[in-house]
Amino acid sequence: MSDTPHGGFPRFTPAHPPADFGRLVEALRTIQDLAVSTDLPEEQLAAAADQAEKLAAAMAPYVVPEGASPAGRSLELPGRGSLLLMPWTIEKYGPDGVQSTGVFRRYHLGGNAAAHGGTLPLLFDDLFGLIQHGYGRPRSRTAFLHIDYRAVTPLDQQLRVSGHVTKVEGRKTFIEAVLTDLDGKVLAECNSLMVSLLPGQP
Ligand SMILES: CCCCCCCCCCCCCCCC(=O)SCCNC(=O)CCNC(=O)[C@H](O)C(C)(C)COP(=O)(O)OP(=O)(O)OC[C@H]1O[C@@H](n2cnc3c(N)ncnc32)[C@H](O)[C@@H]1OP(=O)(O)O
Repeated sequence: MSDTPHGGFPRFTPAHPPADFGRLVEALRTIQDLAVSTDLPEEQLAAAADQAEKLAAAMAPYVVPEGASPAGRSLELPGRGSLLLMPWTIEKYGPDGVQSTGVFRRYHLGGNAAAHGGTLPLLFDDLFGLIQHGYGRPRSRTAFLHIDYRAVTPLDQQLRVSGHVTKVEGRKTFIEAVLTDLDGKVLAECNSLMVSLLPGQP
C-alpha cells in the first residue's frame, strides 16, 4: 500500500463523512471532558456506565483497518475528526508552513488550570507531520522533538500554533514551531527532525 518509494506508509485519502460523524466526535470529546471533571452520584455512575457500554457495543461491529475510518482523514473537522488529536482547526497550510488555532479543553488538564505537558508534543508532532507534507517532503517520521515550555498553557482559551521547515539535508527535514496566545505571548517553542523513510520502512 505504499504511495511513494519512500517507505511502507499507507496511502491516506480525505474523507467526507456525514455531518453526524462530526456530531459524534464532538459529543465524545464532551464526554471525555466530563469524564475527568465530574463526580457522579452512585446511581448516575451506574447509568452512565450502562450507556457507555451500550454505545461501545453498538459501534464495535464496524471496526475497519487503519486509513478506512473517517477519523484522522476528515479535513473539515477539528483534529481531522480524530479523538486522539487536539481539536484544532487549520488556518494556513502550504510549503511556507502550517498554522492552526484551537483550545486545550478540560480533558487536557495537567494541574492548576494548565494544559498537561504531554499534550503539547501531541499538538506539535501532528503539526510537523502536516508541515513536512505541505512542504512536499516524502513520508517521514519524527526522529526527535524538542520542546521549550516558556509559559503555562491555559485551558479554554483560543491559542495559535504555527511552524515551518527551516532546513532540508538529504533525508532530514528540520522544523520549528511556536505556540502563542492570540496576543502573541509565547507559551512554547518546538523544533524537530523528521527523517524520510527508506523503501519498506514502517
Ligand atoms: C487524507 C488526510 C491526510 C491528512 C494529511 C496528513 C499528512 C500527514 C503525513 C503523515 C506524516 C507522518 C508523520 C509521522 C510522524 C511519526 O510517525 S511520529 C512517530 C514517532 N517516531 C517514530 O516512531 C520514529 C522511530 N524511529 C525510526 O523509525 C528511525 O529511527 C528513523 C527516524 C526512521 C531513522 O532511522 P534510519 O532510517 O535508520 O535513519 P538513520 O540512518 O539512523 O538516520 C538518518 C539521519 O538522521 C539522523 N538522525 C536520526 N535520528 C536522529 C536523532 N534522534 N537525532 C539526531 N539525528 C538523528 C542520523 O544521524 C542520520 O543523519 P546523517 O548521517 O544522514 O547526516
